[in-house]
Amino acid sequence: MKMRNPPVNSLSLEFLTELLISLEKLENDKTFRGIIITSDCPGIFSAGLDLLEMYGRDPAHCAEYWKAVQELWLRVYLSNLVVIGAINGISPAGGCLLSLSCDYRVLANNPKYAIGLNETLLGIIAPFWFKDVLVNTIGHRAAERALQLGFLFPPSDALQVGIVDQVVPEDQVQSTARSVMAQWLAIPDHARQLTKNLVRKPTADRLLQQRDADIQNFVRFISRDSIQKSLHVYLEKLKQKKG
Ligand SMILES: CCCCCCCCCCCC/C=C/CC(=O)SCCNC(=O)CCNC(=O)[C@H](O)C(C)(C)COP(=O)(O)OP(=O)(O)OC[C@H]1O[C@@H](n2cnc3c(N)ncnc32)[C@H](O)[C@@H]1OP(=O)(O)O
Repeated sequence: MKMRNPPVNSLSLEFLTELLISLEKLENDKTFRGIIITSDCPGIFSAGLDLLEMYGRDPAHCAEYWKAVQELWLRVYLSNLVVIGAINGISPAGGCLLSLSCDYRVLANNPKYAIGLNETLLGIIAPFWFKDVLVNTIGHRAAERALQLGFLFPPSDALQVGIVDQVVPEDQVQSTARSVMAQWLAIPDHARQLTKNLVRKPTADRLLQQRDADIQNFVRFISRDSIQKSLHVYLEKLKQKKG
């Protein structure tokens, strides 16, 4: 599955909806047992959630957007398919969450391809379920530091902390992902799926038990003047970077 939402594969409402529909089709087609998620945007896996879906929008739009973000996460995280991330570019925040929700992550060895939950650098916070997935992956102490400081790990550090499973030369990302897929597909589906569910369900359940409250919290938080100002400053910085 090659994500293509130029220029930066930001997860807009429209793009999230497209991803959801594609995933649903693949899940329902019993000839598919696994997917490799990668990017068609050179150097960028995904720039994360689309800031323009959260900046200057009314509460109803923010609520609709957040529901779609939750939906995509639950679908990827709990997918019955084997999901491998072939991470061929930078993947901050929501892009990192998408990667963390795969069963296995292969990252291209390019110092520009940093990965992490950098929300605090934007003056926002990672929701509890982003945090939970990171803690599950790299452990409590490493997650505590990474989240507060908004770390974006370059490949060598990413491998060391365990936020990715493998770092390979850029031209070997896809072939490595395919080899890993073959290894995972050698396991009987029912045993692998039940085991995945056993490990992941408690984390997903924490959100499932309070989805509406999570949406309301998001809308309240993102609508604050101070948060809207932070987003404005960040978006301006992105513009200025271009010169
Ligand atoms: C007590 C209270 C409890 C409350 C609990 C509730 C908790 C809820 C909190 C809220 C949580 C919200 C979670 C958010 C997670 C996210 O994913 S936020 C997004 C984080 N993403 C980033 O920081 C990446 C930003 N982008 C970049 O760093 C760069 O663009 C890039 C490195 C990805 C690519 O660089 P380059 O190739 O040089 O392209 P650019 O010129 O920078 O960008 C091109 C174009 O795209 C626009 N853009 C980039 N990223 C985004 C984005 N994420 N969303 C929207 N748009 C984006 C950029 O502005 C450029 O636009 P223009 O061409 O200038 O119009």
